[in-house]
Order: sequence, then C-alpha cells, then structure tokens
Amino acid sequence: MKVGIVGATGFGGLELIRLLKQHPEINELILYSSSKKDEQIQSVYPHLNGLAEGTLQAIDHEKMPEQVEVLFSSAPTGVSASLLPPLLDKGMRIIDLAGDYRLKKQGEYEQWYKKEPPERKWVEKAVYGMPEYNRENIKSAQLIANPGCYPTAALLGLLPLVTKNLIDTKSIIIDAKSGISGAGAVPSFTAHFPVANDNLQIYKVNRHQHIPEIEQMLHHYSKTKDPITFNTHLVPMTRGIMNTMYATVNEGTTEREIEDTFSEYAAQHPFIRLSPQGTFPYTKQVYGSNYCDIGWSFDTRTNRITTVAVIDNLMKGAAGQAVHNFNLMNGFPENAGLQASPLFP
Ligand SMILES: NC(=O)C1=CN([C@@H]2O[C@H](COP(=O)(O)OP(=O)(O)OC[C@H]3O[C@@H](n4cnc5c(N)ncnc54)[C@H](OP(=O)(O)O)[C@@H]3O)[C@@H](O)[C@H]2O)C=CC1
Ligand SMILES: CC(=O)N[C@@H](CCC(=O)OP(=O)(O)O)C(=O)O
Repeated sequence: MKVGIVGATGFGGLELIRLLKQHPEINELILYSSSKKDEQIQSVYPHLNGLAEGTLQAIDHEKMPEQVEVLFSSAPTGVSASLLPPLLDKGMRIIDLAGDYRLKKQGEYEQWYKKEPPERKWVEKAVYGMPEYNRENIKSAQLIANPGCYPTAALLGLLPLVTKNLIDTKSIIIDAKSGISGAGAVPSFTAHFPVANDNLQIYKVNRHQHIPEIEQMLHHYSKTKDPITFNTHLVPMTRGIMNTMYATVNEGTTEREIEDTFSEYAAQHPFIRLSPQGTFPYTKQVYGSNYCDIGWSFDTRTNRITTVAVIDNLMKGAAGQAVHNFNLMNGFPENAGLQASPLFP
C-alpha cells in the first residue's frame, strides 16, 4: 500500500515514519513537508540514515490523491481545516492527528481552540479514532480524527468505569502530566530546556483545549452532561503522559466489580494492560510502545477511586493510535507495525 505523511518533520510525523517504515503492508511511503521541500529526510534527521531515506515533497493537492492511498496528517491543529477538505473531496482516506475534527458540537472548537472551525460536513463525517470504543465505525471511515494525547489516557482509564455506571461523573478530577515532546518540535518559552529542566509547571489551568474532547466521550457513554476538572503539568522528561484520576464511586459498587471490569477490559483490547492489583504503572514501562497501562485503588475511607493511566504521548497518544486506526480501516491485523516492546530503561 502507498501511504503519505504530512508534517513529516515534526515529532508526530517522525514517529509515524518509524512505525510505517517497518509496517508489513506498506511498500511506499511518501513524506510531505511544507517547509523543507526537496531536502532529504535523513539530512534533516540523521537518526534516519540508512532507514528512511527520501526526498521531502511539497504538499500538492493535485498530485497527492494519485500518489497515496491513505494520508496521515500530522500538521499543527488549525492547519487541517483548510489542508484536508480538497483531498477529502477527491475521496482520499485521511487519518488526522490534529484537533480540528474531534469536537462535534457546533461552537466548541472556536471556543476552546480560538481558531476558525473546519467545514461542518467533514466534522460530521469524521470518526473519533479511539479503537477501544469506536472499532466498527473506524473500519469504514474516510476521515479519522485521531484523539488527543491527554484524552487518550484519560478516557482509557475512565470509560470502563463510566460505561458500567460505577462512578459519579460529577466527581471526576483528572490530574495530567506530560513530557515535553507533547508540545511539538518547536520549543516555546515554557518548553525551552533552561525553563523546563529541573522544573514542574502547571499550565492552561481549567482552560485546556482537551477538556471538551474528554467530556464529549464521557457524556456520550454516561448520558450525563457533567463537567470535569482537568489540569495539565509539564514534566521535564522527553516522552510520556501520566493521568491520575479521582472519582467518587457510586453507591453499591464493590471492589470486586471494579476489578472484574478492568480485567475484562484489558483482556478484550490488545493495547490495554492492567497493573497487578495494588501496583501502579510508571511512564517508562510504555516508552516507545502503543500500550496504555492502568492501575487503580478504591479507597473505602473516602469512597473514591484513584485510577492511573500511562501512555507514550507520541505513540498511543498520537502515531501509534493512528497506525492502529489505519490497520482497522484496511482490515490489517490490529497490531501490524505496533509490536515493538517498550524501550527500557
Ligand atoms: N506531540 C504530541 O505528543 C501530540 C501531537 N498531536 C497533534 O499532532 C500534530 C503534530 O504534532 P507534533 O508533531 O507534536 O507537532 P510539530 O510541531 O512537531 O510538527 C508539526 C509539523 O507540521 C508541519 N507544518 C507546520 N505548519 C504547517 C502548515 N501550515 N501546513 C502543513 N504542514 C505544516 C511541520 O512540518 P513541515 O515543516 O515538514 O511541513 C511541522 O514540523 C498536532 O496537530 C498535534 O496537536 C496529537 C497528540 C500528541
Ligand atoms: C505538553 C504539551 O504542551 N502538550 C500539548 C498537547 C497539544 C496537542 O496535542 O494538541 P491538540 O491535540 O489539541 O492538537 C498541550 O497541552 O497543549
């Protein structure tokens, strides 16, 4: 299969190159760049020497539908709204890693992202690409809105409890922490080494753009409209997200029910792993892999559950989940190209 990547020189794009170069069903990978046309990818990134050599091509709406069958778009949020519709109108199948097509409710994208919204037609057609919760719709999708990194860890840790009505959605608090690669390849002041190193920073307090994305899925499965508290911290590490999540357990819910719920969930999904009871995952145990590892504890003293979910933001939080979606869209084995073990230590 012939596949292309837009935003190939960004962090998400590089992770896609790493995965797609060793994907058994891909025989041609075309890399598009808005800023480095005609440069060699291995000259820009020497770690790709001998592994993924090739000339970066200009984004060309006429040529692309002829060159590739499926396109991964890993451009910054706000770009896809204008970049993708001409390609979609020509029938291209696209997996978009950005936030443009994730929010369904009219007005929400403008409110949280402060950007011009994408064309309504494609927002409605876009399928939220979270395989654990949307497998069947993903299989027939033309446009995948790949989930955000924080929402991935939050939803994978909370939805098993929410779908079984084991927790009170009004009580949910998500304390999220991310490594700096989550901020992309171009450092801002806060993500710049002298500021980020040896430091712990909370940011976008109560106004993070992933709040409506998390609520959209929680509301869909809980049939409630409760808002959540969600806050994010920048941690001086390269990769990884840890979401520590708190919620009040509904009356009558037993520890045994919670345990069975998580065990069944992990058994059903190839990239969900449950930590042995009483133990909690750390980010390094999923480093470079597509796993989401989950641990939990029910505090009978406060009647609250603490759930911890860890992912690699560039893998399960971005490129890995995108490749999982690609596999589902094409009828390939779900784990094709995603079998590498986490890198440890
Ligand atoms: N980093 C992460 O952990 C996650 C990122 N995401 C999302 O994935 C997308 C990519 O993120 P990330 O790789 O971190 O970001 P980067 O900033 O590292 O990379 C984005 C790339 O997009 C390309 N680009 C920039 N402007 C334009 C434009 N106007 N038109 C076309 N391409 C453009 C650039 O590559 P070039 O100059 O070669 O075109 C750039 O390197 C974003 O939408 C982000 O929100 C989602 C989940 C997690
Ligand atoms: C560490 C860090 O800065 N992370 C970014 C993740 C952004 C992202 O992936 O943005 P969209 O999914 O909204 O496109 C942030 O918190 O904004």
